[in-house]
Amino acid sequence: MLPFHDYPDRASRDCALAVDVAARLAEALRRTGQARLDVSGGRSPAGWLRALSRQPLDWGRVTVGLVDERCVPADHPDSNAALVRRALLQGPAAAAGFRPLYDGHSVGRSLAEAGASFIPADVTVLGMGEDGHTASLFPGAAGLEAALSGQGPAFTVIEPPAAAHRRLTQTLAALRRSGWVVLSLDGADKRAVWQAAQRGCDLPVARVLGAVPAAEVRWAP
Ligand SMILES: O=C(O)[C@H](O)[C@@H](O)[C@H](O)[C@H](O)COP(=O)(O)O
Repeated sequence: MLPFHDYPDRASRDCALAVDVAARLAEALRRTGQARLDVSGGRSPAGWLRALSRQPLDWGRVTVGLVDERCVPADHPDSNAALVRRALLQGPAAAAGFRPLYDGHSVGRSLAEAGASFIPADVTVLGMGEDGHTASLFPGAAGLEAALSGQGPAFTVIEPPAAAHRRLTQTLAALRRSGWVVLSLDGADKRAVWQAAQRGCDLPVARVLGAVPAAEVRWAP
């Protein structure tokens, strides 16, 4: 069973997550002089990303990447890159390097560039949908088994069966190379999905979290 941390509310979870992510990044900076953070998108991360942007770090030596991206223009409301720019890359954190996934024009070129420039993260923060997807590894998607094999390319293209937008996403081959993976979950429904995954329900979130060397879950109501 993975470590599961309950918080009384989202604000305290977001604050604790930001402090702990910053500490891990600072340790990577001490160890190697560089630090890499890969984050997920969606509706939930804005709070912890804003809390992280306020953390004291040598942001100029931190590179922020995306776990996945919707293939939409950078100014689209569903763009994960837009979320990161709006919520994280503000104030001192604006000095961080940022590597968007989608160039806004060509999925093929974006996929090739992402794969060629992939660097394993020191810290990866994942979310989960109520269908048990994480990153953009959606149940029932074409190519999912290959993306969850743990072998092959670091990124792939996924057409979600029941969610908007074609996606570029890290595969398990990339996610399993992260130094520390945190799954951040909100609400009773997602907690129940996670518990089902822990009881053996074959969901992408279970396949991923079960294969990464160091992972934990942070939950808030
Ligand atoms: O691009 C994305 O959508 C995310 O990377 C995805 O994996 C997200 O973490 C879950 O879908 C949860 O999203 P919410 O936070 O919106 O519930």
